[in-house]
Amino acid sequence: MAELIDGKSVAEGVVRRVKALTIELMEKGAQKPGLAVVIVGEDPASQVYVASKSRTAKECGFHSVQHTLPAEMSEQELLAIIGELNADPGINGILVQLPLPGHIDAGKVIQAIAPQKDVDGFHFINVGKLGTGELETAFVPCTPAGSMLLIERVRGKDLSGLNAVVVGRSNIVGKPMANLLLAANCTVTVAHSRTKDLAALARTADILVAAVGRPEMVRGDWVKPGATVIDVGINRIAAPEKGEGKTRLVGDVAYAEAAKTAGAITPVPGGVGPMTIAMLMANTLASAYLAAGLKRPSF
Ligand SMILES: NC(=O)C1=CN([C@@H]2O[C@H](COP(=O)(O)OP(=O)(O)OC[C@H]3O[C@@H](n4cnc5c(N)ncnc54)[C@H](OP(=O)(O)O)[C@@H]3O)[C@@H](O)[C@H]2O)C=CC1
Ligand SMILES: Nc1nc(=O)c2c([nH]1)NC[C@@H]1CN(c3ccc(C(=O)N[C@@H](CCC(=O)O)C(=O)O)cc3)C=[N+]21
Repeated sequence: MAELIDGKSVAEGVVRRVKALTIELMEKGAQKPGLAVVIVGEDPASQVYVASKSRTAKECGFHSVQHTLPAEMSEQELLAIIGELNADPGINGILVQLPLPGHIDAGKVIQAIAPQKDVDGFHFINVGKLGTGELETAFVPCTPAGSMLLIERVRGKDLSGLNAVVVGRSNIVGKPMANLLLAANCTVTVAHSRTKDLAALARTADILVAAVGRPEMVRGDWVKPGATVIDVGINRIAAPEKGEGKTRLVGDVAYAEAAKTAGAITPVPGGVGPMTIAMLMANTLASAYLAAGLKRPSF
């Protein structure tokens, strides 16, 4: 039976460390780290995530600002707010919750965030730094960064000789995840919707990361015995057993089957999700340390 990788408790440990380092930073005379979270529209899932980001920021002792904007907000108005946050010395991190309403060009909005405040790590500058291994000053996207921390807990920091398969190639998860695994000396294969015989490929993986968005697509017989399985997927499915119209969260991996073969596996919920929130705090803290001319803390 696989070891359960308890993302929730690892995330709590990261938040505790952020809290302590925030106090240390202020004792050095620097200002309180500031995080601004911007949400446009009323998407319910986004509201849940934004609420937990703002709540955790306060728990870390940050100056936490939330801009809750109407869906009809124009692209120009949003860009103006980002400009103000870029210029605000009290703000070290800016996150604009995705997805944005269709009439707003998300790419343009993301690139308008000052790279040194881009705690999502989506700006070209930060993507380029990650791609070229300039990790000292890069902001790494929170979900891959959090997933790497969980992998390190199981396998250590040097993954030399291990085969990694990342299923999914999105800009916010799959591609940065592959870059981080490569930087840790894995042999990395990135799979996607055009990949032939995905199951056979998945079975070669010592480290298997699923970031697809298809509930329980990865079956138990796709998992190499002893593999480390990181399930990034968050899918809400019908849960009739809980009553009429009820739903529950499942990942991209069929957990019960996969846990029989895997060496270690993350649950959904309680795995990668909480790590995403925790790493957002770590990125904001890093930004505040860099702004104070100090070396960023490691996690
Ligand atoms: N826990 C967390 O903090 C986070 C979780 N997520 C979750 O992770 C999942 C992925 O999100 P995101 O990265 O934004 O995904 P995207 O929807 O942007 O991309 C999905 C990827 O999966 C690939 N894919 C789709 N179908 C298949 C298939 N049948 N076989 C193989 N590959 C396939 C796509 O291939 P192609 O490129 O060819 O289209 C694409 O690369 C979602 O469930 C999302 O909710 C996302 C962000 C944070
Ligand atoms: N600019 C931007 N940055 C993001 O990082 C970003 C985003 N937009 N848009 C959406 C995705 C998704 N995301 C999650 C954050 C926390 C959980 C999380 O805490 N999940 C809990 C469950 C929470 C629940 O109960 O729904 C868990 O998996 O245990 C999940 C997903 C960040 N995202």
